[in-house]
Amino acid sequence: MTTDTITPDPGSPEGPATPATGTPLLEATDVVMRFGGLTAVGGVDLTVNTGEIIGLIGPNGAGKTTFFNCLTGLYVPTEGQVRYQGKVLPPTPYKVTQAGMARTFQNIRLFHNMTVLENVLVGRHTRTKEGIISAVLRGPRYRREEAESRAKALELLEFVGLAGKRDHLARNLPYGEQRKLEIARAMASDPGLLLLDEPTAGMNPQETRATEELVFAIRDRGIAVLVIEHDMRFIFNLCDRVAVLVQGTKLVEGDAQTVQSDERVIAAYLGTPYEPEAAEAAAAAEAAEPHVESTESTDSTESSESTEEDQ
Ligand SMILES: Nc1ncnc2c1ncn2[C@@H]1O[C@H](COP(=O)(O)OP(=O)(O)OP(=O)(O)O)[C@@H](O)[C@H]1O
Repeated sequence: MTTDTITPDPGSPEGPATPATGTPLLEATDVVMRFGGLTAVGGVDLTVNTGEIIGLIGPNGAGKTTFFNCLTGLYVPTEGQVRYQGKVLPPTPYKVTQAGMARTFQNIRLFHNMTVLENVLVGRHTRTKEGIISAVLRGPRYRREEAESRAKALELLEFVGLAGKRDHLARNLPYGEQRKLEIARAMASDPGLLLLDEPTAGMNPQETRATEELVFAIRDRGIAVLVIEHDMRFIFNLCDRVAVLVQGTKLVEGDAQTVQSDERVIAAYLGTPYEPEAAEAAAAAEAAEPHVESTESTDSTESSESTEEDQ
């Protein structure tokens, strides 16, 4: 996988056109989200430019997922505005995905009784144009579109390393592969910006390293990435900029060096200064331990099947 060059993808003919590298893609302005008397997000600004990988970190309950939900139409912000490629986003997950932003969830949401390939095909539905009548009649245009979607889905499974498991039921995949499948499904909508909510949660060190490489490879395909993570090594290795949320407000935003050494970030979140050498040594020691494939399954109390609204 190439990790040092940014090569904007020419884009799918059906997908939204991605502008030149370095231009604003997502612009969130003064986003506020209140739940009754609780202000979960208290006026957050964030810009993601094309070609960037941006990290969003902060303590538990800081408002990171709530902010993601405001960006992706799951919540209608109490105040503020979210623009994508200069246009105000409609507060509907389906329309946000159609506009070019796709996401994964902290608690994996797959169609567990569908195959791996079928899960990715579901992710194509914002890009298919054929209506219900055409689908019932299975006319030539429908069949052409279906073949294109299948080719795209297979290419994405190859990209995330799941091509060999395309006919497996999603529920039978180990946990780390379910996370990869969620990423492939999100990418099936041809996004210009991918939002990842804790993509390495529950992964072992080898899976985490592989996910790091995968995120670089996604960026190299011309897709910008906004990622929430608690694994600081992952964040500081990957991100061009990192924003730190604490109690619903943005404490600091900057490059890895700036954020790591900020006294306020150390006090409110990191606890001790982040030391790359120590993190590398700890990761190397962990990696040297026998590899145990994570098979943790999805929390059964969570809705295990996504709905169209969630896409
Ligand atoms: N639907 C909701 N109704 C009421 N309160 C909510 C709702 N969603 C989130 N909250 C509250 O908003 C605050 C921010 O939660 P959020 O899940 O966004 O934090 P987070 O930074 O993503 O945390 P974590 O790192 O643990 O995932 C918390 O106090 C949470 O209890």
